[in-house]
Amino acid sequence: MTDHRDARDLHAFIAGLPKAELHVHHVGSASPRIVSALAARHPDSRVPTDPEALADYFTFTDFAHFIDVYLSVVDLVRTPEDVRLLTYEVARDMARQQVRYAELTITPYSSTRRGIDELAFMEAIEDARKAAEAEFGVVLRWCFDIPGEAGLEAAEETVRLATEDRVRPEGLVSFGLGGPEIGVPRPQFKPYFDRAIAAGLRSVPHAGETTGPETVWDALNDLRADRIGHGTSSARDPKLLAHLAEHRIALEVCPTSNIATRAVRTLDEHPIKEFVRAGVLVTINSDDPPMFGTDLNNEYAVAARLLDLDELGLAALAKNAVEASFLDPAGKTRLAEEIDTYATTWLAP
Ligand SMILES: O=C(O)c1cccc(C(=O)CC[C@H]2O[C@@H](n3cnc4c(=O)[nH]cnc43)[C@H](O)[C@@H]2O)c1
Ligand SMILES: [Zn+2]
Repeated sequence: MTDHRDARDLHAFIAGLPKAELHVHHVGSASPRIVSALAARHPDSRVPTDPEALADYFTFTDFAHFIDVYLSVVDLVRTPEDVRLLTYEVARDMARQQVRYAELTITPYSSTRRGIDELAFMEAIEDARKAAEAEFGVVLRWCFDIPGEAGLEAAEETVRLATEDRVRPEGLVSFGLGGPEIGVPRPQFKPYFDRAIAAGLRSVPHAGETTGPETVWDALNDLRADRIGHGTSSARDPKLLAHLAEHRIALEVCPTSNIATRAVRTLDEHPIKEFVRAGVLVTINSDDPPMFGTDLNNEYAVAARLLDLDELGLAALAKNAVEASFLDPAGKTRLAEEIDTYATTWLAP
């Protein structure tokens, strides 16, 4: 990229680029508009609604502080109607960014433990999923994640909700593990991932976000990860990078998130370049966009700068997400073709 005009063109290209997102959290996607709507329903909440105060509230000192704030937003989602509103409005925000397909990470344990009926919860997300596809053209799929710090009781509840025929929602495709990593060893969750995988779900734990490459190895060996959430510290282990590249195990990279939670000091120190150099399948994601003052389009712009990408490079990055997604083969072909057609048309003289 050589001058400001090029940068502007690239932003416009990104804005219209059809995209898939693989690492984005349900509650973490609540925009100030959604937070205000929820807070109006529950005025006793400690979450501010004024956008300026909210931006301050969403400034984190470290990962633990981020989780504390995250859980205060979880507390705003108290009824099945709140769940439906959140899910439907998140899809609307995705559609505005030309997101065609998203695997949304949901933590059902946090909602059922706070008293939302499990069947009503599933009905709310499914109802929103169908409406989002029909009205916004966004295909949503679910990843249910264990909040690791909440322990094995949370793991048991999450795997039950993900595998019991009576409860399991139609849009569920994968099983994850989130929350803090420090003091929460991955191997203890092996039996729960084994059950989820046996029920046909794919494995997508967070690993190597705030701990070292050994956590990523644990996620691969014990949790049989199909993709890795973040995987940032993989850059410190060349053998691990080679393994990820050889087995086409994608990293769900979320650059701005890593800065906001202070997992990485600055964007220029982000290891995304090392991942690409090692041949790892890199996907670009927004994680908890409003909380980190970002959105998926901005993450693509960040990636373009860090990787020095032009339009074709950005289209290739968007296609990485399609390849690493859990879409069916026909859906993957369709979306990859849509990306190619968009790029070709944009670049035509
Ligand atoms: O809900 C509870 O009762 C509860 C009790 C103890 C601990 C927890 C959690 O740790 C919830 C964590 C929550 O954070 C989500 N999340 C969002 N972004 C990220 C991320 O970048 N890295 C890890 N976790 C993240 C995660 O999905 C959990 O829902 C909850
Ligand atoms: Zn995450």
